[in-house]
Amino acid sequence: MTETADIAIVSFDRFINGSDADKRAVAKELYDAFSTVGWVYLKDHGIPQSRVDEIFGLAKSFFALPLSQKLSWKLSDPEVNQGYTADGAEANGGVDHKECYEHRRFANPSCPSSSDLPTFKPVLDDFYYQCLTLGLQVLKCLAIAMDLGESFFENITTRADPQLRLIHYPSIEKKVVEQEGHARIIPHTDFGLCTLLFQDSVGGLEVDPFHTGEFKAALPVEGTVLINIADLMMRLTNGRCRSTLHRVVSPKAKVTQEAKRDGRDEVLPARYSIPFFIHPDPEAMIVPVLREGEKARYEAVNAGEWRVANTMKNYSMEAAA
Ligand SMILES: O=C(O)CCC(=O)C(=O)O
Ligand SMILES: [Fe+2]
Repeated sequence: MTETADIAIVSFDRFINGSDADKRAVAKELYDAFSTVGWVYLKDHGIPQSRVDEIFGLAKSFFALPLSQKLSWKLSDPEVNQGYTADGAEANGGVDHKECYEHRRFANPSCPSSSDLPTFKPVLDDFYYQCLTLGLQVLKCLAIAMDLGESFFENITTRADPQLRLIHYPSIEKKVVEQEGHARIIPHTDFGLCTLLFQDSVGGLEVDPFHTGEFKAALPVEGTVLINIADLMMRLTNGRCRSTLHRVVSPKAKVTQEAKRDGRDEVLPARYSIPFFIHPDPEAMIVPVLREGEKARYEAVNAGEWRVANTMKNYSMEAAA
C-alpha cells in the first residue's frame, strides 16, 4: 500500500497578518518544504472554503454539459491556451483520463457566456484574482526566505497571466485506468513557477518527492490548498527549490466489504481538481540566482517561449482540431 507523502501543513495567517518576525518564520517553513519534497499544504490562506466549494460546483455544471457544447469552447491555440480540452485530446506521452477547462486573466475567447452558464465567467474571474493574490503572496514569502528582496517576483509578474484550470476525471473502471501507461493524469512536473492545487475529497494524487519511483499519496486535507514548486522556479533557484513528479491514479483507500460485494470497488468515482499555474511575465528571462561560488545548473530561458513550447508538448493540437 502506498504510504502518505510527508508534506507539511503550514498556516499562512501569520504571513498575511503577522509581524516581520512571523513572516520570516512562515517563509522558513515554506522554504524548508519547497527545498525538500517541493510541496506544502497551506491552511488559513484567506480564500474561504465556501468560495472553493462554489468553484467545484461550477466545474460540475460545466462538465455536465453535452460534449458537443463543450467542444464549442475548444482550446486550439497553445499561445492563447484557453478553453476546453476533451478526454483523450492531451498527448503528453501516456494516456490521461480527464477533461479540462482553462481560464486566463486577460482574454477568455472560449468561455461559456452568461446565457450558457449564468455565473460561470464572473465567479471564475473573481476566484482567479483571489488565487493570483494568494500566489503572489506565496512568491513574496519565498523571496523573503531566499533573501532575494521582497519585490523580486513582483518585478517579473506585473503582466503575468496564470492559468486557472478546472479538471474533471470522469468515473471510470479501475482496470482501464490501471493499464500500463494510463492514469487519471500521468507522472509529470508542472512547468511554471509554482502551482496552487485545490482537490476534492476523492483522493488519488500521488507525488514522488525524491524521484525514486516511489509515489506516495498526497491525501486531501480539508481547508488547505496544496502548493508545489514548478520547473521555472527550480531553474531560477538553481535547484534549491524542487519541482517534483506527481500523478493522479486510483485512490488506495480501503475498500469496504459492502462496496466489494456490489462491485463499486471496481469503478472509481468522478474526481474534480482546480490547479492554478503561476507563470512569470512572458518577456522575463529566467536566470539561475547563484550563491557565492555556485555554478549555474540551468541555462537562461525566456519565460514566454518556455510556456508556449511546454504547452505544445502537452497538447496534441491537431488531434484537438
Ligand atoms: O488533479 C490533480 O490533483 C493534479 C492535477 C495536475 O497535476 C495538473 O493539472 O498539472
Ligand atoms: Fe501537475
